[in-house]
Amino acid sequence: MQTSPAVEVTGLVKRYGEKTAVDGLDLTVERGAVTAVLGPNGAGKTTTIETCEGYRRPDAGTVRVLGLDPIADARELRPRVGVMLQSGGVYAGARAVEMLRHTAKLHADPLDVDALVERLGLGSCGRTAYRRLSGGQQQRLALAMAVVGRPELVFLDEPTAGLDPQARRATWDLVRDLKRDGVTVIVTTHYMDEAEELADRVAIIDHGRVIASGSPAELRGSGGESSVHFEAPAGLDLATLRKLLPDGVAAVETGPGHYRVEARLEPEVLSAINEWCALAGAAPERLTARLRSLEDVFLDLTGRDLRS
Ligand SMILES: Nc1ncnc2c1ncn2[C@@H]1O[C@H](COP(=O)(O)OP(=O)(O)OP(=O)(O)O)[C@@H](O)[C@H]1O
Repeated sequence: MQTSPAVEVTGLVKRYGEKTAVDGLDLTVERGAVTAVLGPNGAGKTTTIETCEGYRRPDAGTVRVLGLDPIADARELRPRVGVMLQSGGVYAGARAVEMLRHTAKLHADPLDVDALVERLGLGSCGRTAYRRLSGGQQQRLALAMAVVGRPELVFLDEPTAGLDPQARRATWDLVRDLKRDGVTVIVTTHYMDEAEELADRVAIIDHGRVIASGSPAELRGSGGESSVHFEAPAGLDLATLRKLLPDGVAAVETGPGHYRVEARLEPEVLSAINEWCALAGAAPERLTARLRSLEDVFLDLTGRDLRS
């Protein structure tokens, strides 16, 4: 049993009426690692995670969590899996720290509640009702509830959305400690820096399927591939720039007047950019060389259009 993956999803399909939210998704999450699930709004991340948590029944496909079925084996899984929902999933009238103490008592070997309260900055919220906590406090409490039972596997759905930088760092530290203790962590996030910081593995979901997966370094491409970014008048002719650049070097306008050339900043690249801008009577501004980031990979794979 211990050798089965933490999560194994095969051919998962989930529909809401006419809408297919998850469309034949395959995902394997190994034990003991932090896996970040990334994807644009509406890609199907939350639906996938909630199916793994046993909150949603698949329309097709199979889901195994710690080798078990999240719905049929829910009773066995509950003490072994920690869940932090986007919506909190906490009774609104309950007092914050009392609720955490109560949850801790339901587990055989819980974390020290006072230490957890201290480290997540929840000390001032002791007797405050959940609904009166700030959004960030509610989130930190939900995180504490997810981990207090020392689970083997933790699902965190956008754990740092809207948090201030201090709380964000505290959350990251906690995730690192969980990993150090051998806990498997699956985290959805819209923050690419968070994925870069925390994740051993990344799965990018779009239109209900995993479209890329690997370590952040694998996804960025080997060899520290870099790109050159600069600003110039909007709408210049990219075909001309591509002719001036060394063969096969791609160039795109990432936003009006913002250009990216997929190459290292070498003399022939710089002179091509200068010559191209000069043809338009301009000079490149704010020109910088950047290592390709996970965000570049994400945008290349999922496109730059806003999702409805
Ligand atoms: N309960 C529901 N009823 C109907 N449609 C739903 C429901 N939940 C999600 N959807 C739809 O299913 C699709 C996938 O939603 P899901 O919440 O899984 O995406 P997500 O990747 O988590 O998005 P976000 O990043 O915005 O949280 C979306 O089009 C969404 O509108």
